[in-house]
Amino acid sequence: VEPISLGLALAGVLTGYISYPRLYCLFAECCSQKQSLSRDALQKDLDSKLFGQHLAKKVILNAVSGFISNPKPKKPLTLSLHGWTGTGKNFVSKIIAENIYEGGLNSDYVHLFVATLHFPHVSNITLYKDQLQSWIRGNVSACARSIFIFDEMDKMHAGLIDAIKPYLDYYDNLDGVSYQKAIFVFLSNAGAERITDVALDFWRSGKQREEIKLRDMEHALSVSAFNNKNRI
Ligand SMILES: Nc1ncnc2c1ncn2[C@@H]1O[C@H](COP(=O)(O)OP(=O)(O)OP(=O)(O)O)[C@@H](O)[C@H]1O
Repeated sequence: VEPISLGLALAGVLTGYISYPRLYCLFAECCSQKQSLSRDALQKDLDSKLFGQHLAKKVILNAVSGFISNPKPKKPLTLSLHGWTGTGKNFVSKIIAENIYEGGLNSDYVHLFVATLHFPHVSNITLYKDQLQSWIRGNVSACARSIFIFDEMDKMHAGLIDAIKPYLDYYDNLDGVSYQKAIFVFLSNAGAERITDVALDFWRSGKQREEIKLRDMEHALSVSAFNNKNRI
């Protein structure tokens, strides 16, 4: 084979590879890689890995699979997971991330923030606010289906929480960027005492843990989260 023909053939293949996104995405991670998440796979993962969290399982399965299958969501998906330390909040975030992006938490499209690690100094709030907003804006511009996980929300400064709020609303776009396909997951210990109290009351009255309904938790949780000094 002549070198010139071989060169042209290789260039043709490369151009096709780069310009045909589905082919490219077979070999590299893509933002659009898993636009259609498998509800069955997520359910299987939750059932086989996450224990004792029947409420979280049900809500997360419906919310995440419903959201991903909606081609035009009106607002981003916002999940707020509450509970004591070691109850599986980070664990379940990892499961969600892995079901949307193969790289899970290591994906370029998944961003994890830990309040005490990334935003430790109250005196730098203005700087953090600007940095966080431009990080969210930049990443959602590059990939609409970006996932942002905020750990230790109960320790996050109220000013920073306010900086995230605009992105969670029903805006078609904010300064030319649409956030409607993004996913925000907030993890918090706020309300943990009340969750434990409700579970303990059920146990004392001889009921099964699985009998606890979301409405049994909702009121206790909203009051307790509102009373948290950062209002989350
Ligand atoms: N409900 C659960 N089912 C199965 N494994 C669990 C569960 N909860 C916790 N684990 C295990 O414990 C580990 C620690 O839990 P995880 O980090 O998710 O807790 P957390 O709720 O995020 O705690 P923190 O509030 O301290 O951040 C997980 O990586 C997982 O292996």
